[in-house]
Amino acid sequence: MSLSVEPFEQRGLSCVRLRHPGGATADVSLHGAHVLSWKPAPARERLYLSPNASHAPGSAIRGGIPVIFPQFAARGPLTKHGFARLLEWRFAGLRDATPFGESAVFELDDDEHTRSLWPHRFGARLHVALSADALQVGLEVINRDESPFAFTAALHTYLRVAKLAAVELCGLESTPYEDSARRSAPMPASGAPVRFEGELDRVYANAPRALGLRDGDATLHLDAEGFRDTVVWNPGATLAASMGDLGAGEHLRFVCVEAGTVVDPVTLAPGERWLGVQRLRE
Ligand SMILES: O=P(O)(O)OC[C@H]1O[C@H](O)[C@H](O)[C@@H](O)[C@@H]1O
Repeated sequence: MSLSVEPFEQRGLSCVRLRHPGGATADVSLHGAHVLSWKPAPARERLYLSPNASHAPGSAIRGGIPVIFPQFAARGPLTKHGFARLLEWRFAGLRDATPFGESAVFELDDDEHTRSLWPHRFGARLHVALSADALQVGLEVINRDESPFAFTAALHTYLRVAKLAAVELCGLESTPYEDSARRSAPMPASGAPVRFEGELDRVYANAPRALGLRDGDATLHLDAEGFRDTVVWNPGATLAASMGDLGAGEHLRFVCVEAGTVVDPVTLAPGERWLGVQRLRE
């Protein structure tokens, strides 16, 4: 095993810090199995965490990598983005037998509370693997019920940017999208990298897996497996200023590039498993 794990507390949240011998770290809160920080090198934070994020029990943390399950946004009867990001997960330790090799594993199983919201028996596992220059996060869902169930899910990744006006997301040039900021209007492929010039909220169905986020001279490489869709979000100035857990000007510091299965739900038969992975690499 090359990773080490240290428990710590951050603003009342129980967290674990994964440390790679090369110096990279990733911090994960048990609240939501939420990755709060990824630093490929000690002074290089790649995720955005709002300074105004709520850390209260039962609320969602603004920033990092929220785990969205079993419902994306308002695409169903549950609370927006489902309950996984609002609940306490268990840290099951480091494991070597997962699809990634060595990773930290976090677990959420159905209980009376989840069944009162969503009447299914399930296991959800978040696998977090760290190498010298990459972070891999995998969401695994297991159907423990006697009948099939369907869900939508995403890793709602907030990527820190240095200069929003210079940011371009490459790889989605040829993919049509739904414009969620304009009542889900269907839009043709734009033919150009995505630029962030105001509120932007798009769902790219069956999107290419490999994307590049250019921020001035630096490029972050993203890719995904299992997740079919990509969601791209930035609230823009007006919406950011109106959000209590964000605030004026905070939209300039991140873009969300989310690996999701949001358009067509995944259906799992009893005993079946599904895995969706997002990889971020410098
Ligand atoms: O405010 P939240 O519930 O965390 O949602 C934040 C955002 O998530 C996704 O990116 C959706 O596409 C947006 O419509 C939503 O506003």
